[in-house]
Amino acid sequence: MRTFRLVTACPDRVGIVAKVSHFLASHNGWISESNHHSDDQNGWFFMRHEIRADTLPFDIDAFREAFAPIAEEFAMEWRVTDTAQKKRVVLMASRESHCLADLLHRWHSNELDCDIACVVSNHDDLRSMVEWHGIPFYHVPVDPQDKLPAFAEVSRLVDQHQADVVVLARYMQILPPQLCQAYAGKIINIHHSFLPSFVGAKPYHQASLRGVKLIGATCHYVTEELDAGPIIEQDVVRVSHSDSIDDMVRFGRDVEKMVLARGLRYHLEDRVMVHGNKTVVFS
Ligand SMILES: Nc1nc2c(c(=O)[nH]1)N[C@@H](CN(C=O)c1ccc(C(=O)N[C@@H](CCC(=O)O)C(=O)O)cc1)CN2
Repeated sequence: MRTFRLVTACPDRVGIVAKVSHFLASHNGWISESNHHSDDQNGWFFMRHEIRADTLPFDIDAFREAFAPIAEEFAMEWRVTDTAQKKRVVLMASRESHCLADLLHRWHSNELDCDIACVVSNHDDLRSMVEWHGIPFYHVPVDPQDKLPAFAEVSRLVDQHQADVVVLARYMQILPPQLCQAYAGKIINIHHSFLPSFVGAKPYHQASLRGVKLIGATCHYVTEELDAGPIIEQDVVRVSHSDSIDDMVRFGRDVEKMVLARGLRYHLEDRVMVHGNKTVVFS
């Protein structure tokens, strides 16, 4: 069913729900899903509505024009999307294949409602798997002594393919500040630890040294500060003293795939609202 998704965030006050509901009802809008959250810590109110597009008398541009006065009245941060317009995704990977393979399979089996525009990698190892899916693969090696040319190429490819979202599927290079700023809120990463524990490289080695009884994965938006962006989704799996680092890596792969797929789905379905360095996720 084609729907418009209206996502809003604004300083909390009485009358927000009434005003938006009246706006939708006055245009015969059939609400198929509605979520609200009043955050008493920061005094903001978050809403997400899905409205059946076939019940509204206008297209998405006219919807935006009609809703704009309400958004201004309540000083809303807002967006409207149309499920008929699939989001364009650029995937990035290095040598680890499990997260990339998982996302490609979920897309191939129509579980993920998006268009995968291309895959970019700093290694050539995964080319055949990607091209088997009929998806363009770009090998963009990164020179540790001079990374900027590589990331200029990455930025060119992201723009050329008109990406709505970039997914780091175990892409093991730190993105430069320029890239993080240019695509703020549009780059998703899977970190292989239960953040904020074990930031950076080799988190399973860090976890083993610490003797943890849980390991996990975190899907988060990428910011200039490493593995510190707003968290979208997390999960954990139990480990014990008898598990080696290789065991942890094996257990971790399963939870990484699950968490990244869930996090990307939430983003694709406009279920994530970022406020400060936190998110509201209407899952
Ligand atoms: N600007 C950001 N870039 C990246 C983030 C982020 O949050 N902000 N997340 C990482 C993912 N990551 C862990 O999940 C990670 C990847 C790579 C490294 C790292 O130290 N890489 C070295 C190179 C290692 C190599 O060549 O094998 C480096 O970039 O110098 C740490 C954490 C993705 N990028």
